[in-house]
Amino acid sequence: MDAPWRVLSAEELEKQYSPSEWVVRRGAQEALQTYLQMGSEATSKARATRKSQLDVPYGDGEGEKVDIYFPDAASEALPFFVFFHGGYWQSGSKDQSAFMVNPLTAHGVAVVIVAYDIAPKGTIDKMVDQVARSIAFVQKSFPENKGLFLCGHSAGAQLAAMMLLVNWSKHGVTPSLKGFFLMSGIYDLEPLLSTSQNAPLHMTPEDARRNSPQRHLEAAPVEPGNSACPVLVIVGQHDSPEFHRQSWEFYETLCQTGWKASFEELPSVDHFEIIWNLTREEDRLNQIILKTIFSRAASPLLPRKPLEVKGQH
Ligand SMILES: Nc1ccccc1C(=O)C[C@H](N)C(=O)O
Repeated sequence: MDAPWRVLSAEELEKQYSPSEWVVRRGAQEALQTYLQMGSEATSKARATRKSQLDVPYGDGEGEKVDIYFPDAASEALPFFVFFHGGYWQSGSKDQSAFMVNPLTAHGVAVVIVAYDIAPKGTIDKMVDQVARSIAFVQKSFPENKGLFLCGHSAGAQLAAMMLLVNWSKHGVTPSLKGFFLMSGIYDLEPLLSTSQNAPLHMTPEDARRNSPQRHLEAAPVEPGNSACPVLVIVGQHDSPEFHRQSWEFYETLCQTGWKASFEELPSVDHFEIIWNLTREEDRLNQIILKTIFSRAASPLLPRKPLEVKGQH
């Protein structure tokens, strides 16, 4: 079946992939502005009130840094929530993205906010590699952890989802991945190729395909031991129809390929409210995250075996 987005006009496609055009409680510019302000305020608060290690390098690159925030009780045997910010791989930073730090650290979860080289400095391939290295770094730095839970918003959800496909052997460590929270993400990048979002990214069709987790899950079905690792695909009620379609199709493919996936449409929220609501402890998504992290059912993601190539000449 031909992908439904192919019948959309260029103008409609541009709109479908402009999240700020779909907000309902404020104007587009005001939504983007509020997003930055809420993120900056949450980060200032986290840095002022939580134990932290800031700008810790996970690689040699200038932009390869994480901020790590800890709960009050000193321990390394903590669950780690590792967050990748959104901004269409061309905006945003870790310094404006500590939305969930105070609520999660209050409940005994360490939170890592990851910086990666956004475009035009970085390509999507580079960002995917940086994200994988940041996760390997967290695992090596905190080998006693009680599981790494990856979360990404918008473009960050694509980066997190790509981690379902990583062969960790080249990173010298197998991270104890125990859950994925994919918020308002994009899992097939092809529709973006002809939109203005691609201007700083310079993605070719091959780049888009290589970095579309939706295109690769079927060829890399879940390892039997990983079928208990929860993958939550979350979308806001007021995300655009294309964002809903992307989330739903990714969820369906996860189910078909053996992942323990669930799908959650958060009522009443748009693409930006979904993430800034995480600053509130009583937020529904925070409750879902905490329940998943502390559920005894959460089991570790086991190493992916290299694909066996049999009978090929
Ligand atoms: N700043 C963001 C942060 C998170 C997610 C998206 C954005 C965007 O800017 C999207 C796009 N430029 C829009 O105007 O909707």
